[in-house]
Amino acid sequence: MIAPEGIEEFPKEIYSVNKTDKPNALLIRSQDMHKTHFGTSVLAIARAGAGVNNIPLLEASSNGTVVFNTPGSNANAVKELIIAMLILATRPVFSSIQWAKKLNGADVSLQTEQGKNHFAGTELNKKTIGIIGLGSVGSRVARATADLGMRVIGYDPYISVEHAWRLSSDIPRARNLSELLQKSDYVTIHIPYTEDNQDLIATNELSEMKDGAILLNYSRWGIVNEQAVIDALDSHKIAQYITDFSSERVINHANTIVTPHIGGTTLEAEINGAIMAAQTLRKYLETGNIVNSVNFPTVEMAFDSNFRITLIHQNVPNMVGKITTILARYNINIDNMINRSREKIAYTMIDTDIITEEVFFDLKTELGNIPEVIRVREIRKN
Ligand SMILES: NC(=O)c1ccc[n+]([C@@H]2O[C@H](COP(=O)([O-])OP(=O)(O)OC[C@H]3O[C@@H](n4cnc5c(N)ncnc54)[C@H](O)[C@@H]3O)[C@@H](O)[C@H]2O)c1
Ligand SMILES: O=C(O)[C@H](O)COP(=O)(O)O
Repeated sequence: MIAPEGIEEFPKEIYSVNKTDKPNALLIRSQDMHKTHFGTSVLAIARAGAGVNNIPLLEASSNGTVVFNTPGSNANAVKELIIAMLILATRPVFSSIQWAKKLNGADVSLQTEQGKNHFAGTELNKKTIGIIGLGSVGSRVARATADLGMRVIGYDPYISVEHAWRLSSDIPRARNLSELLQKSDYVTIHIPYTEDNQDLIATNELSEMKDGAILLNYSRWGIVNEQAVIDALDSHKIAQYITDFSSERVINHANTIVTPHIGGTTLEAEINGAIMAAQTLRKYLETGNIVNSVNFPTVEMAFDSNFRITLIHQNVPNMVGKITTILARYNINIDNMINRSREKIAYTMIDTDIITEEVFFDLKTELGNIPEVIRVREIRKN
């Protein structure tokens, strides 16, 4: 469900929500879009949340559909749940409560005092936690676990400058995944699911972990190989697998704790994500500016003219030349222009004075006929 606060970001006088089968934009969470055909009417998809493995990004790019997510919007929620799961892994909270609930009689207090020795736990203080992925979630988990007195070691070969700045300089980085696995009593994974990250933790990696270590996966299902983790639990190589992603075998294993994908499910995170996704969508629909996209470059230009033309096209040489030649033929004076690319896709925005409907119709057809152009859009100011 999308938090209503996000939907309220779309004023009723300008937008109609859920009223057409040809929408201009989709606002989703982790619904699987791989089997849903989204037509060419869909200019953008905003995912309220972090993971975008539920969206076919290549298809979206070739369709000229910009996909956004809401980085960091639910990272605090995941961090807090990780702390809870670490404590559940070390202290017999569930079993002691269940035991205590069954007691009765006037001497309940005495019975609890006599029975408590069966429920001794261990402490997190001075244990080593290895954090794979030091982005929005991982960097917060690093700070919080260090505050609990844990020794923290991180591994993220692709860390962004922004996230690197947020990390305390006392947190050592592992040179490679093996080093992290070998040193850690707890390993927690905070990376996106991609083709490259599929089965990142499989038989070899599990064999490198300390005997009796605990593995947490609050990222995505396929990052940890299911058979390998079941084998590692059966042979007691690792002591527990704690995850947000269930399967029949994992859920029924004695040494797992499975939560039902609730890492980002807090009131606050749902509101943050919905508002951020809605604002990002509105920005794109109303100005063409792109921020927080996972398949397009960041492109921002102040909208000071009356009319903006946006073009999504292939990232090949001479596109700006081809576009401006056509504009010159229509005697259009360019006030401002920007062109940015990301992998195979490029985006150009051109600002000019007002263009009449008839002129723009012909111009759009000509621009659209450039073979490498995927989508042309006009945005009138206000
Ligand atoms: N359980 C939940 O409800 C929940 C909630 C939020 C996020 N998530 C999952 O957690 C993932 C991370 O979320 P985030 O907000 O921190 O994303 P993020 O993009 O801020 O951070 C991901 C980090 O992983 C790093 N990374 C990528 N591949 C790596 C690899 N092979 N080894 C080490 N580091 C690698 C990246 O460089 C980046 O710093 C999301 O993609 C999503 O799948 C789950
Ligand atoms: O990637 C995410 O942000 C989380 O997995 C949350 O997914 P959800 O929006 O379906 O709760």
